[in-house]
Amino acid sequence: MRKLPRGIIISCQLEPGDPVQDVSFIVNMARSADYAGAVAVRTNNADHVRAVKDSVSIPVIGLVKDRNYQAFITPTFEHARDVIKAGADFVAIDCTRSERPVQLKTLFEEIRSSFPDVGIIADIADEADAELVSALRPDFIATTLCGYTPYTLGCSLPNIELVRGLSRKMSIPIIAEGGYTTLEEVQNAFQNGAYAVVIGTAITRPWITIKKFVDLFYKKFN
Ligand SMILES: CC(=O)N[C@H](C=O)[C@@H](O)[C@H](O)[C@H](O)COP(=O)(O)O
Repeated sequence: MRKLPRGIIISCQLEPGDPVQDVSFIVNMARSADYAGAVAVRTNNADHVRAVKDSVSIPVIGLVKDRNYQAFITPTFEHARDVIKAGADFVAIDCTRSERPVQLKTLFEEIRSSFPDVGIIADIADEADAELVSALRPDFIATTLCGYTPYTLGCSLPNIELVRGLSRKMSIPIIAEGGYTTLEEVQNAFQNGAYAVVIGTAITRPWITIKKFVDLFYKKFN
């Protein structure tokens, strides 16, 4: 298995439409993750991967989101190559049953033959996705896309049942990802077999956290 210790992974990504849009935010979040003892940082686009890689000592998981495709996380070899050349130690790939431009088998083979030292994280949405991709032996399977495919839309997050089912069935380590916001949920994921847990929005999109407090005020005291 490519090196990724057990623990907490922080996803630091800028989302279109968010009030924060500068790379220094991503870098400072990644530094904070490293300082606090997180085991890896997950970030998108080559320029952010490069900036984060230059600033932290922990592994970087790179991806590219391309909404031209239904399978939108690192859908082609070119996307993967860009983040790997920028310094990604792992690349996250959309391994759902959504429509894709290149067959998964081909994509895995291309990445493995060009970059044998780079780990592959299979982002899946349900157990059927995980079973299908397990034949390609990804280094990790992450529950990232549960709730984001037509066949998992509306599924409540975090999906700890999915983590539990996968951890029992699969010999590949499972990364719990998607919708983790409380210590209790993270603890629950580890207790149910997660190898690592990714936390993004709850930490790295502060306007969403702030809005919860603001909404409470307007709802109850105004
Ligand atoms: C679905 C999708 O595009 N997920 C992305 C994957 O890289 C990120 O936007 C998420 O922030 C990440 O998965 C962590 O999840 P959460 O932000 O819920 O803690």
